[in-house]
Amino acid sequence: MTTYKKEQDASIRVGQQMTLTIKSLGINGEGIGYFKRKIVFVEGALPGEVVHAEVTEAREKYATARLLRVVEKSASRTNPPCPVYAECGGCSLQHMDYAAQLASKQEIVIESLRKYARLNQPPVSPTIGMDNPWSYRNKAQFQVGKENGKLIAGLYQTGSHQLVNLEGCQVQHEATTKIVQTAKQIIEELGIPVYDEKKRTGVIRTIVARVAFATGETQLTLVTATPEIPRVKELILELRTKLPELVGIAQNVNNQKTSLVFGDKTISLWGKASIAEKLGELSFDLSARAFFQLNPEQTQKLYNQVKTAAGLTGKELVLDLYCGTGTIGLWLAPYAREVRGIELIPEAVEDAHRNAQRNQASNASFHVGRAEVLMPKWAKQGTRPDVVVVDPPRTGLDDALIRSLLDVQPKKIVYVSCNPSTLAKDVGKLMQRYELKSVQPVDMFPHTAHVESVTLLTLK
Ligand SMILES: C[S@@+](CC[C@H](N)C(=O)[O-])C[C@H]1O[C@@H](n2cnc3c(N)ncnc32)[C@H](O)[C@@H]1O
Repeated sequence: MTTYKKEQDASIRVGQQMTLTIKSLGINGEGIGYFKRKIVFVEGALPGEVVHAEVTEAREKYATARLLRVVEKSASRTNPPCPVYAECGGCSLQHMDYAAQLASKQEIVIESLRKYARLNQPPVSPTIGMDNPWSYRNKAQFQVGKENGKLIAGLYQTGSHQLVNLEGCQVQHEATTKIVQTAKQIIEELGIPVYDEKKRTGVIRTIVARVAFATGETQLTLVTATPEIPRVKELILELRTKLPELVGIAQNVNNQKTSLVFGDKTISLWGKASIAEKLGELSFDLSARAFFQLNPEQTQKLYNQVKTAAGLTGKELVLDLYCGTGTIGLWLAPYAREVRGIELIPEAVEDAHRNAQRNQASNASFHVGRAEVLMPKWAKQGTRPDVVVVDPPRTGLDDALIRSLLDVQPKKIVYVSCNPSTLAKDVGKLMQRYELKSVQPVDMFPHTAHVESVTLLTLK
């Protein structure tokens, strides 16, 4: 009894060193241990390890600690292949072997459902991974800056504005790396000024390279702070000579003080304004700013899981809520009577219309609006969907939408989630009328802590 009280009262202070046993992986990829009942997050520590760590932040409910030394090493610990892994904020799990990453992602989903949906044994399948979990990203979006007078391009360190120069990146498709490195070199050689965030001077802000996996077409977009680029003709000529694989070069102007990459205005500097991409049977034209899933191989697996969960016979009305550019709806359209998508961003809906036309999906329509407003409105007008697919942002479903789903009662809800915590909370609420049938995690971003999953709920 005395020991218990002592432990409850114990506080943790910044600078304190401690030895911890790591129990699991947190939602951001950190190891989770407990010190006198308080949860301690240790970046770089793996489940099963005993580590020595120093507290860097002490809050009422949790603490964070810096890994000082691994005392007992996990069998899953591996050498990260990336030379700047420790500094770069792109990946957070390269120190864990891939099979263990997949198992941990499944475990994170199970734990979330246990905690928030109060399910003892949630039906979560093993995570669907990649045979080759490298070179999977079709787009590189690298900020440009200066370091010791030299032009650098890369990603920011986690939680800071310190740019890490990336000469290569193992998760990027090689074509995007070549474009970024070559563009970087040409910009430097031509002396085109780099944008300085603090002084708000200079020109080049971001280099964006994208490759269409199905056709091999590539696109370069230079985001600039000014409408003019000095020596632009030489720039285009050099880019075309050194990167003959490019089908288009675009400029996007962003003169705002913002963390958003793109501004409103995009100009074609040379070649085609878009690249042709395919996903399964579907074709897409991707303009410089058009949204497209970053890992095409896993996207197909994800969408096939949605299709399997929806179990369509050709007679159903399917709602695709939070539809983005309509890709899930279009994936399902050949197997449904009708598909209707709802999306907040008008440009995405325009893309969805174009995508529907391009793929002759005459039974698919897309609508601008808030899912939690439009779905109840349609329900009042008599719309009765058979299957509702939801793919919300990390914040999960709006309460008004959950109420509407419980009221309209589609036979099936297929929930595509990128956040196991909000998924589990929403599932908990939907279980008033729905039964949780299956949860299938799909690894969309190997070596990062992201966990995507497809959940099937059926009406009780
Ligand atoms: C995870 S993305 C969905 C992507 C899409 N389903 C796909 O597979 O490409 C979430 C989308 O929800 C949209 N969104 C956010 N809040 C919304 C709301 N209240 N109603 C409708 N769409 C919303 C965002 O603009 C974003 O496009």
